[in-house]
Amino acid sequence: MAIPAPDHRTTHPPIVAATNVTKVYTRGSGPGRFGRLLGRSEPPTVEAVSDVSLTIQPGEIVGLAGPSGSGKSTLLHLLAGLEVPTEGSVQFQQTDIASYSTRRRTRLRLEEIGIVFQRFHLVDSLSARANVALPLVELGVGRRKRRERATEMLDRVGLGDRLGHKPGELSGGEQQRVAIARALVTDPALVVADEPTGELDTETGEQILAEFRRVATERTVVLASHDRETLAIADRIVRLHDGTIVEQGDE
Ligand SMILES: Nc1ncnc2c1ncn2[C@@H]1O[C@H](COP(=O)(O)OP(=O)(O)OP(=O)(O)O)[C@@H](O)[C@H]1O
Repeated sequence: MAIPAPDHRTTHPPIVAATNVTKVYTRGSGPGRFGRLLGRSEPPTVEAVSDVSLTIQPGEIVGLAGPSGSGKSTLLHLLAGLEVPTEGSVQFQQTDIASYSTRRRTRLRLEEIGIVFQRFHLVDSLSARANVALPLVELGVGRRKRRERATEMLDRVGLGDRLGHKPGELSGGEQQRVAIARALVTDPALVVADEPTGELDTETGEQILAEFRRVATERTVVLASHDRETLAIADRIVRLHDGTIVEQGDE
């Protein structure tokens, strides 16, 4: 009789889990003059994510899909501890992120979670190497070790010959690779990426996806995207609409 392969989704505790998570944003601090004229007393609110529950196991690549405004970035930010939920909870390695102080949450994010933002978020005045080393500065790692580690990471993404270039002297794909190197420099357990190929041409996008596949052999990856090719690298697609999960399954 064939022995079934172990299912990593059920045999390990989740790396990150959202339980009945809702995130409400308030636009502006009050109704304003026109709002008052219209008889509004409360500032307008947007429920960006509504009652979402999602469990992510170590080693998975999960794709967040859905139209613009469906809540992908917000959910990604909640899973990465960049935002706290209005209702519900997010547990990272089985601890509720909201129970942490802001300082501890920042440290957790720096040590365990690598984030690749939609528009890279690189510091224009710093070299590629200094950008990659930034999380290590925040963690208090010494200068020599930082330089070594940042150089090693840039080598890994094929930018060993661009260490001293500033973001403005790099192509979009190269900037994205610097952002990936920065997200990986602390050796995080979880990497989240928002539209990692959004601004890239097809060929560069393919190189970046190959990089993510490599990244995912050692860690968990959650990526939000509109792009079918990008989502194709995921083991599982979670589809959002108006802040709720409308479909979850294997791709
Ligand atoms: N900081 C914020 N303040 C107020 N509203 C916000 C904020 N961030 C997001 N929203 C609103 O929440 C909803 C979900 O936005 P979100 O960015 O999560 O969607 P998305 O699926 O990532 O969209 P896109 O694919 O266009 O990036 C939208 O209606 C958006 O306008």
